[in-house]
Amino acid sequence: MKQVFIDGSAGTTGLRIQERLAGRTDLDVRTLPEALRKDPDARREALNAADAAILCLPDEAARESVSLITNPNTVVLDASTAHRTATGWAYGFPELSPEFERRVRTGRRIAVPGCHASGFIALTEPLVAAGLLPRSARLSCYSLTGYSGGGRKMIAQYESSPRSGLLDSPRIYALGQHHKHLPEMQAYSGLDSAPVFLPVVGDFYSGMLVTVPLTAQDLAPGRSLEDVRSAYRQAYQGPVVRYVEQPDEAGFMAASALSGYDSMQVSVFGCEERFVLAARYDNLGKGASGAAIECLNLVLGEDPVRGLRLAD
Ligand SMILES: NC(=O)C1=CN([C@@H]2O[C@H](COP(=O)(O)OP(=O)(O)OC[C@H]3O[C@@H](n4cnc5c(N)ncnc54)[C@H](OP(=O)(O)O)[C@@H]3O)[C@@H](O)[C@H]2O)C=CC1
Ligand SMILES: CC(=O)N[C@@H](CCC(=O)OP(=O)(O)O)C(=O)O
Repeated sequence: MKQVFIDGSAGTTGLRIQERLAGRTDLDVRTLPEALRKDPDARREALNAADAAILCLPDEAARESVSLITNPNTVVLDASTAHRTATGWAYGFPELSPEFERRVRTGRRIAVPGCHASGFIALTEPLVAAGLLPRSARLSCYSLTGYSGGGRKMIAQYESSPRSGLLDSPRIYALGQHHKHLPEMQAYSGLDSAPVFLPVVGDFYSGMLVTVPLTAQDLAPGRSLEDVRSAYRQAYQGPVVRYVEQPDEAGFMAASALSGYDSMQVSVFGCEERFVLAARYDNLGKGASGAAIECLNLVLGEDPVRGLRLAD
């Protein structure tokens, strides 16, 4: 039986991973008790005893965990941003190409992609790879997220009572254009530059809707909206990431529609001249914990969707 240690098991991502792994008879899932969960010696021991360690920690603590590992057989799956563009780390988005999947399956260090970046990369990488979108394209990205995306602190802020009335309305952030996801957005989309990125946090627990607006002029010469649709149709056939023709709710799209699921829907709206690429999922599903479990399954040679909760 494979031993899996969740470092940061008391946090938002860690708890969701524990929930998904509960009942897995092929795994011995280990966590540390409250009194020891931040103790470096206890973490060192647990990390080195594990066949796979899932890090659900802030970036600095994730770096520390990696530095504590001396066992060459411990596979690390890091849900933080710390190693997403680091040399020697696989980027855990297997749907992007067979090569991405191979690197996860055979990797010892896997950076699990998260949140906003996953949607932007899912939308742009296949278009750049197919030559539909020039590498030089200058894009914008708008991304709606539930407040659990900000972890325990933001959850406490939104769920406290009394709370500021300003939390009732959606809030844009990362206004300085230095969001921590920009390096991976550029690196894995294949674009020469990062997008103008506008994340928006709203008063709902979880869910994510990442959109990239495009005009016909943004595409490579001779390419059309139908080419975009057929690239997605080919790239995303499920079971986790699926191209969906009309996922909207009578002209509206709710960012929370896939809350609680590990799937991602990719779609395109608009007309030949102006259109919008859209990726909808759960920031805690394909945006974090679901992605980590998919990678863990691949590393262990299991069915990649084992234990995931997928939408129809
Ligand atoms: N929430 C989301 O939607 C997503 C999160 N992620 C990433 O996953 C990681 C975890 O995020 P999330 O679960 O939301 O964050 P949380 O703040 O909810 O959880 C982090 C956990 O790590 C613990 N922790 C902090 N420092 C240490 C340490 N030195 N040793 C051991 N444990 C420590 C925290 O304990 P305490 O609270 O007591 O400090 C907390 O329990 C982050 O890097 C985040 O960016 C990625 C994608 C999406
Ligand atoms: C609402 C909110 O604050 N969201 C966080 C999401 C961060 C996160 O979890 O990102 P990683 O995938 O890189 O770890 C943010 O935008 O910074």
